[in-house]
Amino acid sequence: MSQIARALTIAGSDSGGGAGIQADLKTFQELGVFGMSAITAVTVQNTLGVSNVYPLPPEAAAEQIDAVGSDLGVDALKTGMLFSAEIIGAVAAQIRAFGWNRVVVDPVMIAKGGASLLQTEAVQALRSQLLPLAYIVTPNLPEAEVLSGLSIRSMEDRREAAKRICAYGAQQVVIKGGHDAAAGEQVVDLYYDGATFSELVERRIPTSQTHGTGCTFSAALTAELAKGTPAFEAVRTARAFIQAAIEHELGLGQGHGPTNHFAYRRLQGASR
Ligand SMILES: Nc1ncnc2c1ncn2[C@@H]1O[C@H](COP(=O)(O)OP(=O)(O)O)[C@@H](O)[C@H]1O
Ligand SMILES: Cc1ncc(COP(=O)(O)O)c(N)n1
Repeated sequence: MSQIARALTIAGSDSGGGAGIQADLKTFQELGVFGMSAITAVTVQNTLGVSNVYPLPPEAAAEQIDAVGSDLGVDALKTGMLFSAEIIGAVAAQIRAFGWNRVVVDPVMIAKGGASLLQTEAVQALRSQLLPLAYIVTPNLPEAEVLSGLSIRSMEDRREAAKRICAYGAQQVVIKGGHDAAAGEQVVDLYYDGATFSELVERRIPTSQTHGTGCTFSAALTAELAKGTPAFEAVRTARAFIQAAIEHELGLGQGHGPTNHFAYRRLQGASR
């Protein structure tokens, strides 16, 4: 029997189930991958926002990663909310110790409602300790500005930001375009593999039900990498997964509702 692909998420818990660890595990499951988790922080959260954050001690993250890495094994992993420089240091040390290289870094900084999920003083640790370990890093536009130190107004700026982020050691980058209000009816994600740029253009879905889009996208990417899918093909599958999840919104909650993690697989099934 061939072994099932295994993916690990190192991230924060979202009690509302739309982002964080919960979104990641749902996405892994939908893509047929065995999901595991190391929780860095517990957020008290629903579609209206984050009302509290309880970070766990850095050793808790390190021990969870060690427990799964030394027993079950990990084919690919993603990082999401890491909260502090100390947690980033502990996570980076484990990734290095295990020698994992299919590493997706989603540099989560601020929740859609404005709550901070990464302390300001931790940005430098993210840049210097985690980017060099990243196979693919997936910032949204504000995160790309913080990581690159550039103000991004045009696609040319975005390309320059991608180059700078790779100069910090990330092998590939996807700068996501969800926050680009000027893009009109389209949403454009920019992929850079260290040499060549590709633009992934999709229809912008007019909705406020986008809680957890970034988490879901990076989890789908991680699931595909765990299966051994080549990087750009994995990015395209992740893009299709999140497009379906946004398009078939569930209408839950009173604020920024979660995306529909079931949609992609149901559509795949229907087209067979
Ligand atoms: N309204 C939308 N319609 C279609 N795709 C979207 C929309 N908003 C975000 N996306 C896609 O969802 C993914 C996450 O994007 P983004 O919202 O920029 O990141 P984050 O959730 O990290 O802030 C990207 O692939 C982006 O293109
Ligand atoms: C625990 C946790 N992690 C990440 C996010 C970011 O969510 P988004 O994917 O919408 O940027 C979140 N709101 N909560």
